Amino acid sequence: MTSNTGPLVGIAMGSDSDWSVMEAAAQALDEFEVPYEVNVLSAHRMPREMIGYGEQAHQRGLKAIIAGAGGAAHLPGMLASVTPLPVIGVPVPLRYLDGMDSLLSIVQMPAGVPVATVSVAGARNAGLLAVRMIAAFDPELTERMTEFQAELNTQATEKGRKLRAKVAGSSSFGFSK
Ligand SMILES: Nc1c(C(=O)O)ncn1[C@@H]1O[C@H](COP(=O)(O)O)[C@@H](O)[C@H]1O
Repeated sequence: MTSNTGPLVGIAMGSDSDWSVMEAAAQALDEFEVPYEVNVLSAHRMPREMIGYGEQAHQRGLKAIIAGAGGAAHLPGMLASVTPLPVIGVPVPLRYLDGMDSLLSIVQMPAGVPVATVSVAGARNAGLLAVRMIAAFDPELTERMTEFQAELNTQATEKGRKLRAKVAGSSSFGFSK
């Protein structure tokens, strides 16, 4: 999709225990052949390394950062504070509080330091959003995203057709039986 062979998206997470959620972001990027890198970077446990990563990310050619963390999820916001790149935050649900702690830690950023927060465990959408960000400057990738959206439409239309057939054997469109 691009002549740049280095990673365009950095996927960062507070711990390797977040990978089961975060790998959906990597899968989305794989589907669009967008090169990425994966790192464990904790604002709490390795703050100096995290700051260094954030400060240098754009100089290394990254175009966006996806950052996932659970609990007191400060990683996405702290990365956003030191990088000029767009940061997409993924609230990772832990054993307690159903991810509400992660969500609220990530989403309520002070003005001036944006983090585009996806839903709890919404790593796939984070990956797709990163693809769209890069596609904004890549017509070929834009075309692939358009095809992907058309396929979603086809799938949803087919779901409706099957449901109508199951409920009433009707082929009419809409809510009527
Ligand atoms: N929220 C953060 C940060 C941070 O925001 O800097 N660093 C680690 N963590 C989170 O701690 C949880 C438990 O981590 P462990 O499984 O390593 O104990 C993970 O969900 C991680 O994202």
